[in-house]
Amino acid sequence: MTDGDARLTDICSGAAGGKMATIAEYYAGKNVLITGATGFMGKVLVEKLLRSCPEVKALYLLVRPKAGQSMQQRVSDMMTCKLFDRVREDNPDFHQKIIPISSELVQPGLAISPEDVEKLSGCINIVFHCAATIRFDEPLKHALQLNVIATQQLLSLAKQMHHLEAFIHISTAYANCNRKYIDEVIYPPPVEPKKLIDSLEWMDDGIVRDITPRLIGDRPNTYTYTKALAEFVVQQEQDKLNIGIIRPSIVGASWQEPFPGWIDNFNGPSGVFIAAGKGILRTMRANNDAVADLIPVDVVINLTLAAGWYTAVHRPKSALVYNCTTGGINPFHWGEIEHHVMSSFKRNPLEQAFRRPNANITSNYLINQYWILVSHKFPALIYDLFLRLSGQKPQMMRIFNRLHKAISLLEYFSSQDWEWNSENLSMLMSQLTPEDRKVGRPTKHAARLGQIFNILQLTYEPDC
Ligand SMILES: CCCCCCCCCCCCCCCCCC(=O)SCCNC(=O)CCNC(=O)[C@H](O)C(C)(C)COP(=O)(O)OP(=O)(O)OC[C@H]1O[C@@H](n2cnc3c(N)ncnc32)[C@H](O)[C@@H]1OP(=O)(O)O
Ligand SMILES: NC(=O)C1=CN([C@@H]2O[C@H](COP(=O)(O)OP(=O)(O)OC[C@H]3O[C@@H](n4cnc5c(N)ncnc54)[C@H](OP(=O)(O)O)[C@@H]3O)[C@@H](O)[C@H]2O)C=CC1
Repeated sequence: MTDGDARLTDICSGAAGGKMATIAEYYAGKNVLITGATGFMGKVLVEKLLRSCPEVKALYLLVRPKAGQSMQQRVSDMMTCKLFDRVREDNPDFHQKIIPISSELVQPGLAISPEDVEKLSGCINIVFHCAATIRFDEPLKHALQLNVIATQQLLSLAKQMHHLEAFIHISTAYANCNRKYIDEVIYPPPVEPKKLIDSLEWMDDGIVRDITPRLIGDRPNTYTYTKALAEFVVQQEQDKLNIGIIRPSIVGASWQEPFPGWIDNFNGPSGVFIAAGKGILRTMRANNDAVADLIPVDVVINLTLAAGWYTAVHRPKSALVYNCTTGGINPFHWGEIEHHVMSSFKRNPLEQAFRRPNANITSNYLINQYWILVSHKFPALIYDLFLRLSGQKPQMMRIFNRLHKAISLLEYFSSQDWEWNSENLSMLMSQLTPEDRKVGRPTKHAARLGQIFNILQLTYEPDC
C-alpha cells in the first residue's frame, strides 16, 4: 500500500480516533440510495463506498434500461470495469451489496414500482442524488424535467423514508455563475420553479425554445439555470429532511483513487485536451490568467461521503452548502494548463494525430477567429479535398464543426473566473483527522501533480 492509499483509506476510517463515529463506522450497516450511479461521479461514489466503507449494508441504485440493455445488465457491465478492480480484489462478492432498482427519473413517480417504493421507504438511511443532464445544449423542458422535477419527486420519496438520516444533493459550483462571488448559500431562484413548471407544461417545444434565452437571462445555458432551480427546491424541504448540497467545480479524472487518471467521458476540458493532443484543436478562447477551477473526481467523492456522514450525525438546522472548488486554495490558471497539456503531449504524443500538437489560447476574439480560419478551417478543407480526390468520404470539416460547437459552449467558463467561499468545506475538514484533511484538500504540489497525472495517465473507460 502506498502512503497515499493509507491516507485515503483513513478518510473513511478516521484513524486518529475522533469522539464521534468515524465515517466508515457511520456507513456500517447503512442502506444507501444513489441516483446517477451509472454516470461519471456516481460510479466513483459506488466504488469508494464499497472499498472504503466495506461494512455498508447495501447500495440501492436507481437505474433505467438504456440502448437495448436492461438495468441489471447495465449494472453488471459497470461492475466489470477496471474502476472496480481494487474492490473486486478485496471482496470478489461485492456485487451482492448492489441492488438495482428500475427507475426512469423523467416519468411520474420516477417510474418506481409500488413494491420498490415500499422497500425503499422501509430501509434507506442516506440518499445521494447525482443524476442530472449535464449537457449545455439541453432543451429547457428536458433539463427542467430531469434536474428540477425529478429532484422534487425524489424529495417526495425521501420524505416517505422512515429511517432517512441524510439527503445529499449534487449541484454545481456554476449554478450561480451569473455572480462573481459565490457564497455557500442558496440564492433566490431566477424564477419560482412551480410557476415555470406550470407555464412550460402547456407550451410546445418551439415556443419554449424561443423564450429560453429570455428565461435563462444572464446564465449561459439551461444546465446552470436548472441546477440553480434544483437547489431551491431542495432547500424547500430543509425543515423535513437533513440536507447537504455539494457544489463541485469542473470535475476531472481521478487524482489517486482508486488509481490516478481514471475518467469515462470527454466532457469539459478532457475533450479539449484530447482534441489538442490529436493536433485538431489549435486555438481556443480562454483567459491565460483566469483560474481553471478543476477538481479531481475522487476528491469530490471523498467530500460527498464526508458530507453525508456530517449531515446525518450533526443534523444541521438548515441545508448546508459545500462549495467544492480549488481556485481559492490552489489556484491553477488556464495559461498554466495550456503549458502542461502541450508539453505533455509533445513528450508523449497520441497515436494517429491529425497534426503536430500546437494549441494556443487567447482571450482576443478576433485573433481566435483568425486562427480558426488559418489553423482549423483551411487545413480541414485541404484534407477533405484530398479525401475526395482519393475517393473517400470527406470528414474533417464535420469534425471541426462539432468541435467549434463544443468549444463555443465551454468558452464562457474558460474566459472568466469566479471566487467561491468555502467556509463550510473548511469546517467539514476540521471535523476530520489531520491526515484526512490532507486527502480531502490536496496541497498545492499535489494538485499540480494531479493535473499532470490527469493529462499523462488518463485511463479512459468510455463504455464502462
Ligand atoms: C490546449 C489547452 C487548452 C486549455 C483550455 C481548455 C479550456 C476548457 C474549458 C472547459 C470549461 C468547462 C466548464 C464546465 C463547467 C461546468 C461544470 C459542470 O457543472 S457539469 C459538467 C460539464 N458538462 C459538460 O462538459 C457537458 C458539455 N458537453 C455538451 O454539452 C455536449 O457534449 C456538446 C453540446 C458539447 C456536444 O453535443 P453533441 O454534438 O450532441 O455531441 P455528444 O455529446 O453526443 O458527443 C459527441 C462526441 O463528442 C465528444 N465530446 C463531448 N464533449 C466534448 C468536448 N468538450 N470536446 C471534445 N469532444 C467532446 C463525446 O465524447 C462524443 O464522442 P463519441 O462518443 O462520438 O466518440
Ligand atoms: N462532471 C462534472 O464536471 C460536474 C458534474 N456536476 C454534477 O454532478 C452530478 C453527476 O454528474 P456526472 O456524473 O458528471 O454526469 P453523467 O452525465 O456522467 O451522469 C448522469 C447520470 O444521471 C443519470 N440519468 C440521466 N437521465 C436519467 C433518467 N432520465 N433516468 C435515470 N437516470 C438518469 C444517467 O444515467 P444513464 O446512464 O442511464 O444515462 C447517469 O447515471 C450532476 O448532478 C452534475 O450536475 C457538478 C459539477 C461538475
